Amino acid sequence: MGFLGTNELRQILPNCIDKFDDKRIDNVAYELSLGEEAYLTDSKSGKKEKLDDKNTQIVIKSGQFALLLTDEVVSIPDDLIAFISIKFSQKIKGLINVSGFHVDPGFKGKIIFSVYNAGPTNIVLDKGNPYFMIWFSNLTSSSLVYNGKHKGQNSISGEVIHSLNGELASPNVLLDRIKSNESKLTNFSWAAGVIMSIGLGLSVKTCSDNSKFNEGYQQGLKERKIEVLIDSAIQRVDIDSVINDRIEKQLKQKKDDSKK
Ligand SMILES: Nc1ccn([C@H]2C[C@H](O)[C@@H](COP(=O)(O)OP(=O)(O)OP(=O)(O)O)O2)c(=O)n1
Repeated sequence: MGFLGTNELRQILPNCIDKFDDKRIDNVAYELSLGEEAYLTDSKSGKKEKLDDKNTQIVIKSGQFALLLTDEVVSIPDDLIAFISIKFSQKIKGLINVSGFHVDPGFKGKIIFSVYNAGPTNIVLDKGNPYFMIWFSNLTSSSLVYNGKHKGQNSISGEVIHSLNGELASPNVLLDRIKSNESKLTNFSWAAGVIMSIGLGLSVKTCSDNSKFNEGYQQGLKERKIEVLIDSAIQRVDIDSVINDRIEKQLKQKKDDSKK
C-alpha cells in the first residue's frame, strides 16, 4: 500500500473527479471545493443553504457545526482507497473535520464534510473555493467495493440534517446564556436592593412611631396619676367643717355688726 504521487494522480484523476482541473493537484493531494449546499446548525429556518451565483457565501459562527457538500463528484476505483481532510488555511482558523476520514473503494458521489468551528471568530467560506483535500492510496490486495447508503449521494439528506438538530451546547451559546443570566442577576440585585431599602425605611419609621406612641402613653399615664392623687386629696378634706367654719364666721360677723 502506498499513496499515489503527482504523476499517478494526473493519470487517474480525470476519470475519478468529474470536474477535474490539473491546477487543483497539490503535490500528492487533490483539492476539492465547496459546492451548492451547506447546512449550518444555527440556521433560523432549519433548512440547508443553497449556494449559487447570487448566494455565494456561508458563515460558520464560532462554536457551530456545519455540513458542507463538495462541488465535485468523486469516483474511487475499486483498487484504491482515499483519505480526506480540510486544508491548513482553514484549520488554522479553528475549522475541524468531524466526519470520517476515508472514502471506500468503489464509492461514487459528492463528499459531505461535517465541520466544527472551534476557533474564536466566524469562518466565511465561498462557493467554488478549494477548502478540502483528498489523497489516494492503492491497496495491497483486492477488496469489497462500497455499496452502502452514501453511494451516489448528490446532496445533504434530511436524515443527516436531522441528526444535527437539537439544542447545541456550543461554548458561544453557553457564553450568551451566562451573559444573559448575569444581566438578569444584576437586574434582580437592583430590584432586591430597592425593595430592601424601602423595607428598611418603613421599619425605621414604624419603630420611631412606636417609640413616640410609647412616650405619649407614658406621659398620659403620669398625668392621670397626678389627677387621681389630686382627686383623692380633695376627697380627704372635710367639706362640712369648712362650710360650718364659714357659717360661724359670718354669724360672728353679724353679731359684731349688730353690737355696733
Ligand atoms: N466525510 C465523509 C466521509 C465519508 N463519506 C462517504 C464515503 C464513504 O465511503 C462512505 C461510507 O463511510 P462510512 O462507512 O464511514 O460511513 P457510514 O457508516 O455512515 O456509512 P455506511 O453505513 O454505508 O458504512 O461515506 C462522505 O460522504 N463524507
